Amino acid sequence: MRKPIIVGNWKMNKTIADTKAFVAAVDSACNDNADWGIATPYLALQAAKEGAKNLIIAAENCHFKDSGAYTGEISVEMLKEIGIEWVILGHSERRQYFGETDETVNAKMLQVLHNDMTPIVCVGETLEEYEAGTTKDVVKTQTVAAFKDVCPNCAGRVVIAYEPVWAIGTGKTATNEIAQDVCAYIRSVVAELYGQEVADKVRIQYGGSVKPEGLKELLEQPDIDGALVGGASLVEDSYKAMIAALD
Ligand SMILES: O=C[C@H](O)COP(=O)(O)O
Repeated sequence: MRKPIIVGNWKMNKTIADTKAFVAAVDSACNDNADWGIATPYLALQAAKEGAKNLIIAAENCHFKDSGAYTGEISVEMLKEIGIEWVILGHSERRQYFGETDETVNAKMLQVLHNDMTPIVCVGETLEEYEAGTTKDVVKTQTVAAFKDVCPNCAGRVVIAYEPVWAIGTGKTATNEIAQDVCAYIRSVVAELYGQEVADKVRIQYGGSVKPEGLKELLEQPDIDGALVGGASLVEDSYKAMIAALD
């Protein structure tokens, strides 16, 4: 039985002060029916971590090298120093705007896993790819590339987020049937790589315009184990409504 995992991805939103206020308001409302988390900009991570007893606090990215001449980057050692153990990798916005590739996502996966941290690795097709009917080819390519050289022991603790790019921040959600179909397919790809036992351990989230009112039904889909939530995770009441939806 996989425990649901709901993570808010704040993207480039909220100051340190906003973060402290949000964590103070939301952390104690978390229940045991899911793992609840937020991914914040780097600057707010320490404040979030200090205020959180229940919320998982995740970074939105990291670098794949230990240290060195990489201006503007953050290493996993820096994240671990402030107690951060979760990192989102390969979000479509990083792929689209910052040159993230399947190869860099894989390098980051290996770096995060080798440092005993947990990656939430994002895969998903663009609108063009969706309309061309190539969704499954795209998510397979991205998933296989992300897991290259990942050992079976590590693979089981990876969280995968399926986020169709056309559903991110657009108000368009994939239907639960489409999301389930693609998430089941992603699990079958993991099973091809590592066997069914590992595939059954991997938690797969859906992301793309998730709202509190649709969350319960989304999680009733057999291969959807959580959600990566953008806009609806930014507002305290909306985040609490997601928690209440799983009460
Ligand atoms: O990482 C989260 C996703 O990009 C979804 O964002 P959204 O819920 O605002 O569509």
